[in-house]
Amino acid sequence: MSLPLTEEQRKKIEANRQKALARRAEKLLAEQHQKPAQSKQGPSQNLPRDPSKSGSHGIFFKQQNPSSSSQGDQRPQNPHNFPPNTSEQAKGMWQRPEEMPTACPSYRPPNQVTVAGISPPLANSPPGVPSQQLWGCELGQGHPQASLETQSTPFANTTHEPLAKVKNFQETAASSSGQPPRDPELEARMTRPSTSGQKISGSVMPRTEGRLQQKAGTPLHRVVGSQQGRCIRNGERFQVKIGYNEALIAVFKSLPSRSYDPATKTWNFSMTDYGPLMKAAQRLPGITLQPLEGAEGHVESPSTSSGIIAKTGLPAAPSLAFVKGQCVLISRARFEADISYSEDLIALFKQMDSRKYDVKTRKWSFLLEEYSKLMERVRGLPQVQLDPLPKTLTLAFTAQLQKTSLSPVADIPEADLSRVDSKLVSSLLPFQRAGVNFAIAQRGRLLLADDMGLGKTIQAICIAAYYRKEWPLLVVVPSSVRFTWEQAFCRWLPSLNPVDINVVVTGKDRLTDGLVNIVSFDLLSKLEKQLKPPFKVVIIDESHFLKNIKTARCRAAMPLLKVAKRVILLSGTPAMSRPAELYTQILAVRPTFFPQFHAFGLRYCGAKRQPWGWDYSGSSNLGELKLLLEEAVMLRRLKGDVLSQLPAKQRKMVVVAPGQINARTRAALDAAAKEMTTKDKTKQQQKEALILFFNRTAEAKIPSVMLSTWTTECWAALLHPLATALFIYDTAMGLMNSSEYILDLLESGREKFLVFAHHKVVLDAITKELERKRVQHIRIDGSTSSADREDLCQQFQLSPGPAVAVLSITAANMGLTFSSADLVVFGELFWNPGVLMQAEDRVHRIGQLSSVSIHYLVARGTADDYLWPLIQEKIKVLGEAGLSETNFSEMTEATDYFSKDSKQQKIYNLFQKSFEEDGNDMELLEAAESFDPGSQDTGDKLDESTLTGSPVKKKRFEFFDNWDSFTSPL
Ligand SMILES: Nc1ncnc2c1ncn2[C@@H]1O[C@H](COP(=O)(O)OP(=O)(O)OP(=O)(O)O)[C@@H](O)[C@H]1O
Repeated sequence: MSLPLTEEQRKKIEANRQKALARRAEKLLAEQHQKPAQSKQGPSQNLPRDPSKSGSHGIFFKQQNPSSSSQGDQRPQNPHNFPPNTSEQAKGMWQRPEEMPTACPSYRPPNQVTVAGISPPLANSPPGVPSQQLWGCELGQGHPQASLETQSTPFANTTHEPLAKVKNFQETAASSSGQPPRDPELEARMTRPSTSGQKISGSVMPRTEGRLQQKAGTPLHRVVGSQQGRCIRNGERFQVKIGYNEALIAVFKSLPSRSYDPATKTWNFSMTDYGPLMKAAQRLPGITLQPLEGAEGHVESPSTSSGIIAKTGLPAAPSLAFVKGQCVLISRARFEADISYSEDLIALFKQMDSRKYDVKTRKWSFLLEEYSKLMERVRGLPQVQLDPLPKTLTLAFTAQLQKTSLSPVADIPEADLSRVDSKLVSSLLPFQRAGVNFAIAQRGRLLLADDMGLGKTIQAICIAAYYRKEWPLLVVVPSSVRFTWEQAFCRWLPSLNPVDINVVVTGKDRLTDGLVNIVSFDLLSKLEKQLKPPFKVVIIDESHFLKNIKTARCRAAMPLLKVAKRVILLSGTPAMSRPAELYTQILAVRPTFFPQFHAFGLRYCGAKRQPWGWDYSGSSNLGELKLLLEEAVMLRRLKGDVLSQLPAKQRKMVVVAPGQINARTRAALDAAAKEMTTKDKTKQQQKEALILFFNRTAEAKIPSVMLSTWTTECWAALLHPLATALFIYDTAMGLMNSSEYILDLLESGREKFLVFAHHKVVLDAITKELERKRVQHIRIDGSTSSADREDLCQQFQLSPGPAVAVLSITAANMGLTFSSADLVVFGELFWNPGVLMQAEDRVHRIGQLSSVSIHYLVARGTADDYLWPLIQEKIKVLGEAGLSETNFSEMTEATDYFSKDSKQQKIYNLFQKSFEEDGNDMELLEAAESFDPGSQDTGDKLDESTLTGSPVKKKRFEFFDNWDSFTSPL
């Protein structure tokens, strides 16, 4: 960010510059006296000048600018009121500013005469010598005496020197001054002779015998015209708005940072080219470029520098070239000057004790403790504009600036967690403990951006618990994980009475009823009014959901976060594509850092001004942004950083919202449960009821797992019998807009994962929704042939972008490798834990370099209530028998989430008994698989003819045959 110069600074700069010029003039004058012969041949012999106009170039700016009272007025100046020759000409000359084309290569105004009103002779400059070259001589390389000698030479009588001579002359003049030519590339271009004739600002003047013919009958002074334009700042670049001028285009093309925007028909440049461009433009006759706002003092204005040069005839010194750049932070301790070459500046840099020169980047860097000293001294260099570090950075790195911290890494003290439940504290992995320390060092305001699955929940609960005295606590989460959070609080904070946890389920609930209040993003925006008095401690899970400031969820959350004392943002993917996405999260954690987005956008989003406004979709200074975030906002560890601390598998039970189960489904589930517990039922009847219960569970879970906007058509495609269709349609409609887990995962940036389900209806629903959302996916179920299985598997493995593998629990739990994913989601539970573990091991196998995450979606009030503990118990037994390396219960959350009353116990026993009896497993499986609400199909039935080695038949053996795969380390 550049600070505008004060009037005092400008005066000082100008005084210094004058002094420097005077010194240089004296020196060169002395040199010239020693070489009188050379001076005789000065170019000014060919450049008649009116002595009274020695400063005319300087006045040019001053005079011309006021005449274009409006900055935007780009009408070519026609001070002599030439009648336009044609109507086209008239149009070209007098277009309204907005119609006026700017200096673009394709546009040439007809016969536009725009030679400067500075020095009439230039209109008839020697043949083959571009007028700008002459300006170069006049302003840069002329000899003072020669200049005076020739000033009264009448133009008509001017002896026209051949180009070579003029060129030689220039070289001599330049060498006589002992100065290298300025902008050599630029000057080379400017001295390139015209082949077809001398073009002056777009009008081709015919050559006659090597002489430039003056237009007959045109008095000299009447050929004078001018073009005015202006420089406009555009982020880190600037744009030049001016009508077409060939000479100017040549200048533009000589600048390294040039870029032409065909949409706006304008050229733009980086600020490093600002000085050279302005200087070159000053030398062009008839061109007036209004400088950038605030930069006037930094470019030699014609009224001053050129004026003096004209008087003295001295060339401009290269060290006086205007250079502009910025300071950029490159580490916690050092900053870099990102600026182009300046002799004086280098001399200054060399005075700094901590200076370092990077030969690769050709940049100088310094310790932050020398920052103030350097900046103060740079301010004394009139021709240098080195923009300071943003204020936010100097505040965030105060310790380094004041030399109180020299450590290359932040020194974070160990927090006293004695006030937090010991169960939680003792469970923290070392990197999680470090995360909590960081949060407390940041006074409870941070963005915890650890990779997915690293345990952000446990860390957030610990941080919030540290500030328990400031509760009630608000936890804002995607709706699919509201109950998972509830369970996590119960698990990690035994001191918290579960009744004090309030999960907000509907818009009618109160947001402040609990000590811990858990609400979804969407409900938060509906309950905004209840946020007074504000919460002091707030956790936001998946905080990148707030990335768009225009969304209702963001508008609801931001005011809340600004006033909260502690703000704990959690996201594994805080920004998915561009730094602009980080802005709201930074604002939430540190409201004072970048109160205005524009400042952030200019520095870090490569902001560019477009015809329609500012474009912030780019990126810039990312290294610095990372340093700032790490210092004061964000903590991020990747799985690879902490792999040694992680278990090979991390299981998570995700409690999907019971509120999403529609009344009809609820009634069907209850009826099935009642059947199972009704006395005098035969075993067969009980089993049928159990299967029905399991099947109804599948229906009930569909929306929580996947569906958001399940359309009538989708359902119609799935369902045949009207009654069932009506039943499920109602269910779906009742659940519309509900948040669902798999879509949330995709929105959170999960790239590749597996989703297992059992029922065809669930698999269908998942694939349909993925199709609708155009997410790449494969599906393997009982109907997939062996050959296709392998192909599909390869397709998934090699897919570079996001992809979901939708897999049948029973048909795809073995023989397939999906090691390019590290997450498995079970949309449905299955009673045989061996099958589940085999399914898990599709990702957890050789080739897997990461710790894998397994998410089990469990719906309360369904068969899951019984299946989940059953699975846990079975695994426990396997573990005790040494058949499983993992203690399932310990690795998953909330194992005791349902209270077993007598009825529940009875159902549980029935499940246990049914699935334990030999042969029952197969019977139940087949019965369950044949279930498809309303469909005549056989569901996800295994077709043994298409599946070699049917998993159904082999599963038990496979499970035990394969147990090495999960007992031995990968
Ligand atoms: N210290 C720990 N002790 C026991 N289990 C842990 C620990 N840390 C994390 N876990 C478990 O690891 C799993 C992943 O944790 P969590 O859901 O908090 O990860 P996350 O970083 O929030 O991932 P995501 O970004 O996917 O939400 C959970 O089951 C959690 O209980």
